[in-house]
Amino acid sequence: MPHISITDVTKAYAPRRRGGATVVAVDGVSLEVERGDVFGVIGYSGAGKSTLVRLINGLEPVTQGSIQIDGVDVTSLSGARLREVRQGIGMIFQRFNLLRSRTIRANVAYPLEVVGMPRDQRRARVDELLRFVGLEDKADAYPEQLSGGQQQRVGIARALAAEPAILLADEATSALDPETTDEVLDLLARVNRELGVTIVVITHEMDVIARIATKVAVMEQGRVVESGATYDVFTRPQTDTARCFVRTVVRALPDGDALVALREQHDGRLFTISFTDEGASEARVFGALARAGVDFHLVHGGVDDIQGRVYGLLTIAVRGDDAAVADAIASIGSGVTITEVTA
Ligand SMILES: Nc1ncnc2c1ncn2[C@@H]1O[C@H](COP(=O)(O)OP(=O)(O)OP(=O)(O)O)[C@@H](O)[C@H]1O
Repeated sequence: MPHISITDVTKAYAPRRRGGATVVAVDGVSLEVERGDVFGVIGYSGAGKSTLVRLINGLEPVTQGSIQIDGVDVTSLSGARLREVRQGIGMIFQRFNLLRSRTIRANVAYPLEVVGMPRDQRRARVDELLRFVGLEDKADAYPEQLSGGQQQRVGIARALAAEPAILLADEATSALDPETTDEVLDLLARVNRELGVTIVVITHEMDVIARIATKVAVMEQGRVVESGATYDVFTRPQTDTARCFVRTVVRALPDGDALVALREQHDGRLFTISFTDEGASEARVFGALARAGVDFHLVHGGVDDIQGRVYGLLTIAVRGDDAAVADAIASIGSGVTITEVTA
């Protein structure tokens, strides 16, 4: 059974003023998140990501469709039953949302106070959480004395206080610089690996997906336009939106000015070679070209690491007889896609 099952969910907001248009923030979305997944949802601003999060944790009712958590339809729950389900879902935010007037310890303790955990037990649990996120020495500090990355680690400790099985991270690293982003993503990966927490990561940054998410859904105008294993979406994006996001991380395809410059610098034909770890490597491509007596050199691109797996996108300039080039390409075999750059 999926951990989170979203079936044909729509969320429409009534017009803000009379005569205004209804906003369909989430439009017929279906997704399945398995237990232990780190599931990424990516989209531009306004795509409906935050709304989807609010629907998953029951902060807002759906207009249509159903959301099941562990097989329980949460869209039909209210009162104590809904609160119980929500306790099993932790949440972290872009702006951390810590209470400024409380110490770090008191921030992490807050959700435990709310559920009435006795003081001694609370203290032990908070110590354990602060150790887990590596901030035991900051227990008595106040949020403003901490860096952004440290504050988000406090946010994670607080979100884990009630031992949730699910953690929702809404743009959790968007306010952080690249180095602290890494620190927070590493911590989230540990939360998933060591505590077995299912994580849903909402982001507009594809490198966050590449680093942490095992699966990804691409949202656009309230709809999921593409979803699958992160590696597959990176190596074989099917929609323009996914391709645009992929390009922000895999900057290996020359376009625009870069392509004009390449054409000026190299006579001969340009080919793009893409290869995954499921097939041949660049060495086989280069070997085949050399054996066919084709003169070639690498002019653009590189090899990326997506979820610890190799993905290469290389552009080569080739000079030689068309038949020899065709023969060389034909001899390379599967696992490599070679496309002539014609633009
Ligand atoms: N409470 C609301 N009332 C009316 N419209 C809303 C409400 N909440 C969201 N919307 C609209 O729904 C659409 C999706 O918004 P949402 O915040 O879910 O997108 P998002 O992908 O999370 O983008 P961002 O990262 O900018 O928040 C937007 O057009 C937004 O204006």
